[in-house]
Amino acid sequence: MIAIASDHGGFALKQEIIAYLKAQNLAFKDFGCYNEDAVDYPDYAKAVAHSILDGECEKGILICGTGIGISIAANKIKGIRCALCHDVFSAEATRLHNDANIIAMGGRVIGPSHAVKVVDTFLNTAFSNDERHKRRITKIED
Ligand SMILES: O=C(CO)[C@H](O)[C@H](O)COP(=O)(O)O
Repeated sequence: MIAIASDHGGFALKQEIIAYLKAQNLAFKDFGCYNEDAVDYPDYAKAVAHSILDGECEKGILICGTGIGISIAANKIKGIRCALCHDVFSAEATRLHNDANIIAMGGRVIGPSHAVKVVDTFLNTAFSNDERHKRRITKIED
């Protein structure tokens, strides 16, 4: 199960990503928001982070206007490695190197067709399981 959420600044892009998830027959849970009324992005970061920590979802997608605030908020929660990515290289690298469990993007930064490619790469790249990367992730956790 993939967790997805946005604030109002990311709502339109979230709808595009949801259309991609449906087209791929990927199971997802939308934690809101559900329209473009102004909301506070930390609330959505928290909901998606806890769905992962609780085991309900395996990976998450968070979208605000820039992707910055919502990634900062998610990374405050122990066990979350949220990567702000607006390019395919970073999305692949953060899975291989950081085992990121959430990707963040900015709906005011990236267009939908490119965003879908970034998300697709994030979802379809496995962690390398390399010892050097595991050692560094352990240091993050510590
Ligand atoms: O990008 C964001 C956080 O990093 C938010 O989406 C942005 O700050 C919302 O701004 P506003 O309330 O002016 O629409």
